[in-house]
Amino acid sequence: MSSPDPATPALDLAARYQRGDFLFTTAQRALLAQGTLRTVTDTDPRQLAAAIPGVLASTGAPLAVGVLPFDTGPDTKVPGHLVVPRTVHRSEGAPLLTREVLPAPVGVRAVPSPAQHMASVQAAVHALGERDLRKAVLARALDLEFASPVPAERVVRNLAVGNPRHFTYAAELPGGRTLVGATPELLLRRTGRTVFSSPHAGSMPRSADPATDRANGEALRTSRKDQLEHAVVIDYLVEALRPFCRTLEVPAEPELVTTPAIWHLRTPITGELADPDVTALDLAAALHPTPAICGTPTEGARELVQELEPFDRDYYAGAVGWVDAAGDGEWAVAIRCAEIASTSMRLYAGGGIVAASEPQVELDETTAKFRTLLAAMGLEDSV
Ligand SMILES: C=C(O[C@@H]1C=C(C(=O)O)C=C[C@H]1O)C(=O)O
Repeated sequence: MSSPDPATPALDLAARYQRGDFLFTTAQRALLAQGTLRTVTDTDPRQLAAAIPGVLASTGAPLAVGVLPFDTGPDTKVPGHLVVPRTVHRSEGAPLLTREVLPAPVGVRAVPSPAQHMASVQAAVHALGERDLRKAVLARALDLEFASPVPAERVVRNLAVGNPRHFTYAAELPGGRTLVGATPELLLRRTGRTVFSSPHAGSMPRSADPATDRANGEALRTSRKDQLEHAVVIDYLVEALRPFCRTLEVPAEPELVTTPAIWHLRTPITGELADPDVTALDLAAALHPTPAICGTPTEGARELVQELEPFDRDYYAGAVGWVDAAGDGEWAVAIRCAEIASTSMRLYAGGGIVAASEPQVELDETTAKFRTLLAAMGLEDSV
């Protein structure tokens, strides 16, 4: 059933990924899950988490994989979607793949238009003051249309090649769609009693020019606006983790980190679980949605996001990962991603809005965040 396969380099498992499988990989460590013994869905992530140990015990399967949607509020219609796979391959190793060429789109459409996104940022800044919110995360989408079905396998492999330090993922969604992405952000990892979270919040675009690139990083490190955007995420996570943890280690200052497309502020948080029966999925259900992808306070921010964004996020800005029979697991924040449906593909990118946010800067930040997917498509410079 489970084949621990330490000799297989992680990106070999990415090479074996076929649409319909679940993949969760960095260059060092990969999980490829194939086939379906059982599908478990629930719009309440806490109930979903509570159901999984029993399902794993009754099937004898080692783990479950899947996605939580962005909206896990009481009125949501989008379910958390977990699969107990037939076969699980895990591996450790080094990158082996090379980039592959993908077909060019026949149509590209921004939803909303860039001008409308900037107007929404302005409206969000106004609403924060009116409604006493500290932060709301606004996203926009890019719809790509192709002449033939999108080769999800090749998109995923290119994401894995281009983002070896991050989590490249692919998961089936209800309705035959596929979520693919490469995220730097780990909502949490549970290993025995140890819980680890690495929230990212505060962003600046990378630049091909080394001097501009360094200047962008320095500007991020010293930006009061980004420190605030980051602090609300850390405050939220500490408060959300504290009831579960005997100890919590939280560095006083965020660190500056990069993806190939973006500079970020990140704070690694480590805790020791008080109750070892709390699983990785229980914790994901309790922590999601953090202010990194929703805002704060959560309810008010979610309402504002739903008012201002002209689409449902579905699984964008949800969580993607796995939980095993011992309760260990990893759940990453499902950003830098796209939903593939046959010949079309919807890319998403968002950014935190606080009182000091400027529409053009926020638009540019989302443009830079699209680069993770666009680079994997070979479209970095043409869209
Ligand atoms: C919402 C996204 O990213 C999130 C928002 C960030 C920000 O506002 O600075 C940073 C990292 C992510 O938590 C996205 O990539 O779509």
